Amino acid sequence: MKLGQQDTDPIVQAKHLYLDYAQSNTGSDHVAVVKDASFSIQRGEKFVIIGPSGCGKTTLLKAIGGFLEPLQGEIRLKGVPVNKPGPDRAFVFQDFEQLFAWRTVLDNIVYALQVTKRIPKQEAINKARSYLELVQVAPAADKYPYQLSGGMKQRAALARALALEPDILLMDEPFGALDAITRNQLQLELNEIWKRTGVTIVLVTHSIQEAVFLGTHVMVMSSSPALIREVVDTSHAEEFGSKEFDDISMHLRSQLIRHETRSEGIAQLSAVE
Ligand SMILES: Nc1ncnc2c1ncn2[C@@H]1O[C@H](COP(=O)(O)OP(=O)(O)OP(=O)(O)O)[C@@H](O)[C@H]1O
Repeated sequence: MKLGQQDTDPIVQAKHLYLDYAQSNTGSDHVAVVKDASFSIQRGEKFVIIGPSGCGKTTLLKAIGGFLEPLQGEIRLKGVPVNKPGPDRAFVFQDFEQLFAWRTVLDNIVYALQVTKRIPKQEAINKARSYLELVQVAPAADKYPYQLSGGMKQRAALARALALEPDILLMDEPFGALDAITRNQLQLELNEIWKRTGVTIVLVTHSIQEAVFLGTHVMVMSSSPALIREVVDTSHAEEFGSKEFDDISMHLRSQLIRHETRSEGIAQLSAVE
């Protein structure tokens, strides 16, 4: 923690953030993606980002991860400007092929620990095994990724990310490619893991239900170039089917529809359940 930084200070703070990509194949040099975004994330939150397809959710996650330099504004992590990736942030993606195919599940985690944390091999093995237990994939420790189901691959990727004991877990539609039953199971388990570890989670999803179920806060973005519409406190709406859950889900849906019908049209909403 930076000198002077308090536990109560936001772990992530974005101020007047503009994100873009250089475009070599169009008339203009840059394509604006995120515009004037200011928000903060407290330690231990599950901060969920929703918005229409292509609005810039992944881009924002990449910027928090330090993979994309802001055009203007800044992101601070524990009070320090983010300008490169670091072991304090770990990613889990939607893609099932995140693990090294030529290493076993255990070796994937041990390797990540040795490279990023430089800890002795036996210590890395012990740590890897404890996180495989936590995400309930320990029996697959000696298997190769091609021998696993999609759900097991996501569990293994989650175990690898958690084993790094990051300050923030950045999750980009981590359950988006799973069948409904496995997805629900992993949502429940992620909540349990979060309660046990207290890790701060920043998660992108297309699903309003998933956002309300998992999030303590949900940030709604508009279409590209994305503006932040609202950050909603969803911490009291964990239970599927409760009045709070339904009210917040309806509110989020109406926020997305209201703004998208005004600008880009309803077509993009097909991406938001
Ligand atoms: N490397 C890149 N170079 C140029 N443009 C990019 C690049 N990556 C993304 N974009 C553009 O930036 C915009 C935002 O993309 P991004 O992937 O952040 O959106 P998203 O909200 O995560 O989308 P989805 O919900 O469909 O996953 C899109 O218009 C996309 O085409």
